[in-house]
Amino acid sequence: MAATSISSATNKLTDRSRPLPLHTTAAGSSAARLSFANSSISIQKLAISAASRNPAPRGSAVSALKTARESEQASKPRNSDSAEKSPKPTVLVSEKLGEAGLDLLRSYGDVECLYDLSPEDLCARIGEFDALIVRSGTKVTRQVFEAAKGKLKVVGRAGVGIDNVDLQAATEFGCLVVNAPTANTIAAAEHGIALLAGMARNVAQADASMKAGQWQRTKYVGVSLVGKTLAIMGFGKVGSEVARRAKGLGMHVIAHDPYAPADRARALGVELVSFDQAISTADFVSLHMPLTPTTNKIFNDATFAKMKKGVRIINVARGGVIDEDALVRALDEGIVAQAALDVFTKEPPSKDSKLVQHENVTVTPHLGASTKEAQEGVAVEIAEAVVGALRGELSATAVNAPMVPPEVMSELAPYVTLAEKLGRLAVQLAAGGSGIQSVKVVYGSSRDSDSLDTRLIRAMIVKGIIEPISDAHINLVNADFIAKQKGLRISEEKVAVDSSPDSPIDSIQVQISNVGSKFESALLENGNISIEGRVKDGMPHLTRVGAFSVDVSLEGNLFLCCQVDQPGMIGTVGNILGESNVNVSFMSVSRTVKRVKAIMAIGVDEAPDKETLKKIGEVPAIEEFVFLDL
Ligand SMILES: NC(=O)C1=CN([C@@H]2O[C@H](COP(=O)(O)OP(=O)(O)OC[C@H]3O[C@@H](n4cnc5c(N)ncnc54)[C@H](O)[C@@H]3O)[C@@H](O)[C@H]2O)C=CC1
Ligand SMILES: O=C(O)C(=O)COP(=O)(O)O
Repeated sequence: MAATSISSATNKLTDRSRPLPLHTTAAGSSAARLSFANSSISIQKLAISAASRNPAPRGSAVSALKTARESEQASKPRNSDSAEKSPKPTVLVSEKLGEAGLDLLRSYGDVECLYDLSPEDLCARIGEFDALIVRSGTKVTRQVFEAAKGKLKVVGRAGVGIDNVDLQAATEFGCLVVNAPTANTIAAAEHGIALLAGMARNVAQADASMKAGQWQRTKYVGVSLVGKTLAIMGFGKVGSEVARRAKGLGMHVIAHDPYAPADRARALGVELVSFDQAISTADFVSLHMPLTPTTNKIFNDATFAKMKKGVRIINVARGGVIDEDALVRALDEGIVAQAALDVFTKEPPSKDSKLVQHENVTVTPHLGASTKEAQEGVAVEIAEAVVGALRGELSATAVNAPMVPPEVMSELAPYVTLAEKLGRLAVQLAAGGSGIQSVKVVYGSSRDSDSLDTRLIRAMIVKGIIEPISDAHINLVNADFIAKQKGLRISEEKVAVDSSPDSPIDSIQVQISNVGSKFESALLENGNISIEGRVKDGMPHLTRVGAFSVDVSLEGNLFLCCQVDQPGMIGTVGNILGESNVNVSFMSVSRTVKRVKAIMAIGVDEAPDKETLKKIGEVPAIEEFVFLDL
């Protein structure tokens, strides 16, 4: 199987479409790393919660992978001793959110609702909060993430569109972004239908005219919907619901969506067509695609020119998908007979906006999601997602992290620990740690590549390699980004082995190329540092160093010694450690040729002092040794 690289856009082994919020902060000092290494990791709680309960600035000693004990404590009532000691997570809600959602948030953290913050005020306050909840009115820019100084762990978008959140910046800062993608679908679809029908029958204009004392029955003759062709642009959740309702109104519905499955469209009696076919045959065009760099101003002079003269346009998606000046021109020229708009490039639009003031345009102030039902639903949906993320649970709605389904997650749990420890060991074996550019990970597995999801494992190897040599904070959100930023190329390879299909992975081998090693016995013939590990009885074990088989549980710290293979070596080293009160937890000896050279891997509970290390180094038969901090 070909090696794949995280520097490239796709990864054969690990390309999955949904996100998971493994969210951790880093240990910035060796002391912290030590305690981090000693903690046992609860996979269900791979988490931002430890960090959010004990917030600390970047570079400080915080391990955010929750221990099983911390997880237990988190679920205890708030008046328990442990909970009293930990500050509650802080949540800033910057736009109106339904009460049920606020209640849920308050049951978990300290919630502050500040609805009218200017961008400057948001930046000034954001450093106080672990989570930020927004709707479409708050721009969560790079400046916001910078101002948060690493404190902000999660941004919750109480709705669907995340075009107001700088996802790239969020990812770079290791901040998880979650949204509430389902609770306002029907509200948005109903608003689309309301605009469609209202526009066709001039409801808003006629209403305004009557209120101005007029009775203009001839002026407001409308057009019928039945039998007309409606083009749905973006056949996702809202688009499909609009289609379903429009079919009920007797319309002929077509749709354009490059990513929508044809069978979903067929099931609704909707034909999927090309962009040009959709816009050139439709009497009504309803927009339901997200605002992205691709869809930005996708409706412009050129596209309006291709439309049927007298077309009517509905937009409950995002204002930015339309070039608004071009729409005004198309309206003036009669290409577009009418438009009904809920969303605008700039919200609110300027009071003298030609588009808003146009007599053939009906407008609403971004009300698509604004029903009581949808707002309560969205509030609960986002509150659950944010609380879950702060607790370190899986989030099905993470937008900037790969989603690993819970069953995969629990299966990979022991390998997560192993992967990080292998990364930490490998980097400590490198002669020049910061010069590492190329890492190869070889997974021994009986599974085929498609059923082996390695993103989590890869992220942990990156964490293990990078954190000991930098002040970066690695989590699943930013692992690939930071690796790329640091010029670290990770290639992955799967080797088929004949092991139990019940275990996703038999072994993980981490190889580092072209750096030389502090412990030459860890080098393979090709000059790569190589270590391999396996999970045994749920515990991570180091099973190979270079060409030598070893078997040592990866707990505490580790000595690797290379010595002449002769009697008495175990006793000699064991005695030196014993004299210094260093407890040996594990020992394994391996050799390639009898009486020539052997490798001793010794697990120790305590870190030996310099004097002890010196004594070991002075044993004549010891050719080289290295002490590794797990
Ligand atoms: N006015 C309002 O209050 C509301 C507005 N919205 C907007 O509606 C949009 C759609 O919402 P959902 O249906 O829930 O999202 P969704 O993700 O279920 O659907 C979006 C669809 O657009 C498609 N798409 C992406 N690029 C496209 C392109 N270039 N051409 C055609 N289709 C493309 C996607 O494949 C997807 O099927 C959101 O992104 C949001 O901006 C959503 C809810 C309320
Ligand atoms: O969910 C969406 O994408 C919306 O546009 C709804 O926006 P809002 O939360 O009402 O500001």
